Amino acid sequence: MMATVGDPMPVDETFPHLRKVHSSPEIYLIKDFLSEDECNALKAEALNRGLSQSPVKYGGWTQDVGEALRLLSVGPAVWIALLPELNAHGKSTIEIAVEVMGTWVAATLSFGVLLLGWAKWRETQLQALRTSTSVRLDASVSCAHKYEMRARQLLTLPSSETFEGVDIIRYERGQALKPHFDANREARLEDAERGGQVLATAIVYLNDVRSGGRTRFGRLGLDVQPQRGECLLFFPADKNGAFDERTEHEGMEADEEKWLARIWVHENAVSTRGVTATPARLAGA
Ligand SMILES: O=C(O)CCC(=O)C(=O)O
Ligand SMILES: [Fe+2]
Repeated sequence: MMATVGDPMPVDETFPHLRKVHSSPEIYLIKDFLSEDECNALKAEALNRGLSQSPVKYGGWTQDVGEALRLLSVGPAVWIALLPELNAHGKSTIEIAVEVMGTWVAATLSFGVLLLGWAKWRETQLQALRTSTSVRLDASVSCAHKYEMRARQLLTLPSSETFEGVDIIRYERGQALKPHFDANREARLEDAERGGQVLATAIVYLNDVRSGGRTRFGRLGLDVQPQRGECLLFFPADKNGAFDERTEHEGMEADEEKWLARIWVHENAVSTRGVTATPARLAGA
């Protein structure tokens, strides 16, 4: 059952060119959020640093571990229940206990190995769903700093400590990002080092794209055609971190080159801010 999703984090309703394009969940477009020069500077900086395959990570593994542990914990309970029966077959309780523990430890280890293999396999599968290249810019880069400052004003935030760095993403013809969620149901546990849940996503398109490459919110029937300098703002979770599955979205296959600059805003300060590129969590994609 879907948890109740409340209000998103606040937005400055008076921000110039702010336009609400969807209510419940709220989605905004802000024209001319960055100037042509600012867009070009971000692109140039990304090219200068070099882009590499956009990373992905399998989100939701803690649910798998939880389920595995639940199953494994049933093992000894069953054996204990069978003790009187086994005793009747002439084995001492000690002998049975040693046998049971041996089997259980072996089963646990094999399960652990299987689980790791499963998570790795999921990641390989997910990589095929995201074929763009990207690079993270930290706020010491002046064009990234300007973008962060404007995002702070838009979201009425006193500092940028809850922002991951600015990710510049480039799609070449034929590249895409399949339907996914930017939030993670298990964010508190799995994403603790990156500030927990993603409460807001800001995307600024760095070039005009005439055909293909739209950002699509499939469950909402909303498509956004990239326009240089325009910002798309949406809320993958509510202000308390409750996952909002209505915000599932995708980057449609590009017919021509598409560039964007993305900021993920978290519920807490990001300790790895600007240091490492955080892979997208693509569970449930
Ligand atoms: O490419 C797009 O239009 C969307 C990008 C996106 O959803 C992401 O980077 O998480
Ligand atoms: Fe996304």
